Amino acid sequence: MQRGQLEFLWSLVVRPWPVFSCPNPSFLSQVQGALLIASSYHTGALGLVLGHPFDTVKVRLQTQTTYQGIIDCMVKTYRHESLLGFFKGMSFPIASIAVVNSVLFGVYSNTLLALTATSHQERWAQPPSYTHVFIAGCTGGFVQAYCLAPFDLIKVRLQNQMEPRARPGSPPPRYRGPVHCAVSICREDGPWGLFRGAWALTLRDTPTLGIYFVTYEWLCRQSTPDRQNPGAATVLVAGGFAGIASWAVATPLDVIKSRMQMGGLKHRVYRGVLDCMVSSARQEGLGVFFRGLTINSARAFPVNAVTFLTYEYLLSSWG
Ligand SMILES: CN(C)C(=N)NCCC[C@H](N)C(=O)O
Repeated sequence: MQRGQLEFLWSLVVRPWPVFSCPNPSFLSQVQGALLIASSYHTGALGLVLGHPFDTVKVRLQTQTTYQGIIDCMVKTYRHESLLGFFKGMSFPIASIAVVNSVLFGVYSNTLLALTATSHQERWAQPPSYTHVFIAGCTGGFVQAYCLAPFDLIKVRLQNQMEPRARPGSPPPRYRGPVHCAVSICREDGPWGLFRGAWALTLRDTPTLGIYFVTYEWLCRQSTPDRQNPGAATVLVAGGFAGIASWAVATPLDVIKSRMQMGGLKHRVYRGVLDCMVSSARQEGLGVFFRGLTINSARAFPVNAVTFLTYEYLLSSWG
């Protein structure tokens, strides 16, 4: 790999957000940035670890019809698989969170920069229009969906494995781990199999990420005196509510996405997104589209409060 390519990859992961706005940072700010990303990565990863058990319950409720509700799913999972059952499929999301967030916030920031020609420092003094924020958010969501798709597919497949771990005599699970899961999907369906459900994921994330950034901007502007930077408390609250608003809108397509991911390419359960929507609603009623809404919303506040605080902190540190 050539030096230029290495530098580009480094810039994506280590200083992802203002990639184009700060072409020649000093050595000190590089180190500072690496430390900031490391700490934001750890807060993001910590949020993921704490939120993963709720995510597992949500995925199971969305894809299986055997549970009567959140508590029933939690009790059955604990009885059958112990606490470990809640943490199935966690390693790939942890490994990919830095890249996925970098792509989302990087594409968002740079699209906004291209649309408004306003630098990050001037963003609060010369606020962009909500239309520009929405377009930039949708673009970030669209690009992010394709980076997230394979990791999310593997997570969902592993979360739905009900076998208790390492119990002698019990049948082995279909997938032995994330890498085995990826290899098996490639073998069964070809490399495109890794993008099963990607279209539903794109439909989920494109408009909802627009809503996510618009809600955040609107709440920050409402609670900050004209043209001033929002304080940390404002950023935390606005980020948390932006997460709740976007997940509330995203939940119906989140259900469809999870269901599509559980069907293989060769042995299709659904013919497409529309078919999945229609047959799910016919068999289980309209309530099916709201499965996981409570868990999605509860999880969204802390995760996205921290995400936006880190984002704003990074932008102001890079200058
Ligand atoms: C509604 N959607 C898809 C989002 N708001 N996505 C962006 C935030 C993702 C964050 N890591 C989380 O898990 O909430």
